[in-house]
Amino acid sequence: MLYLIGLGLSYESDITVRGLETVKKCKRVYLEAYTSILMAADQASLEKFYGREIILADRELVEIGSDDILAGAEEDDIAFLVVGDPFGATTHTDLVIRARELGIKVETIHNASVMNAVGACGLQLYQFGQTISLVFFTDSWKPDSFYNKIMENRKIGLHTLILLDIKVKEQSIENMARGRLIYEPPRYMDIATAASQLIEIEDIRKEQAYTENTPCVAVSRLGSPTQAFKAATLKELTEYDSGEPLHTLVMLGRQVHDLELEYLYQFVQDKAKFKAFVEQDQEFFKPPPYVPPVEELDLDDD
Ligand SMILES: C[S@@+](CC[C@H](N)C(=O)[O-])C[C@H]1O[C@@H](n2cnc3c(N)ncnc32)[C@H](O)[C@@H]1O
Repeated sequence: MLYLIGLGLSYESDITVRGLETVKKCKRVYLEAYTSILMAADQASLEKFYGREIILADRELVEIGSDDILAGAEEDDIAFLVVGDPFGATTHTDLVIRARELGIKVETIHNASVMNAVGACGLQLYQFGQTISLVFFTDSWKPDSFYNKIMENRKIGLHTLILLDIKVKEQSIENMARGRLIYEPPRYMDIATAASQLIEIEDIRKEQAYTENTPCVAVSRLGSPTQAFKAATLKELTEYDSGEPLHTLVMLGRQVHDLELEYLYQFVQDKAKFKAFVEQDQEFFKPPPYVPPVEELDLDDD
């Protein structure tokens, strides 16, 4: 059996009781180590807590070497641990499909994900549209397909959850060209970089999917002892020091409920100024006033 086990967001003890019992009985335990990190734990503390050795699974192993992970799983129990929820954002469906092809049973043990815990910023999950991912730009590569999705969300008034790039085990172009297996230190996108990149793309596209005054909420280290929120405009966030990773950003949609706004005030510097920015932003994509259909006149005399 292959067990996909969610670890939750921060501490080694965030694993569920059923998840822990399962890890303890598995023959091999893999930890997916390239799409997220447990902020208050590391490999050594997890191994101590589980009483089991952990094999780190990088992108290469999961995407190309999945048969190694699944070896023997017809008879033995194998655990594949994922920070957050195994189906939150990164879905690992390839691994599940491959397991099914090999006749291996799969069971998932869920946990909290950034996709639901982000509700802690006060914005209602029901009011979120499509989630997007923002990757690190280079001088020659600035992918902007996220822009259309933000536009679609904002046209119908919905908030956008923006997940930020993580680069682990990346090679520099020079090392890659020379075939040297030397990896760059891990990089985690911070809030200021994300805000600057979003403004850069708006400056290029100029379709006003959002502006530099659009209100956003920066969410840092959610679920960890140093969790932090900051509500401000995109432009203000280009100057924000968000500290240690992980970070995510939420761009507000037009449909900001009074209770959502009230909740956000605890994360702003100046309530009145923030409210004014929200009201100004609500003018974008404002639907025209409703006009009821005109009743057809009955021109028949009898
Ligand atoms: C690809 S998603 C993986 C989501 C994970 N499987 C889950 O269910 O939470 C990783 C991205 O989500 C965001 N993220 C994940 N956990 C976070 C946290 N605790 N605090 C802030 N952002 C987080 C970051 O932008 C990070 O780069």
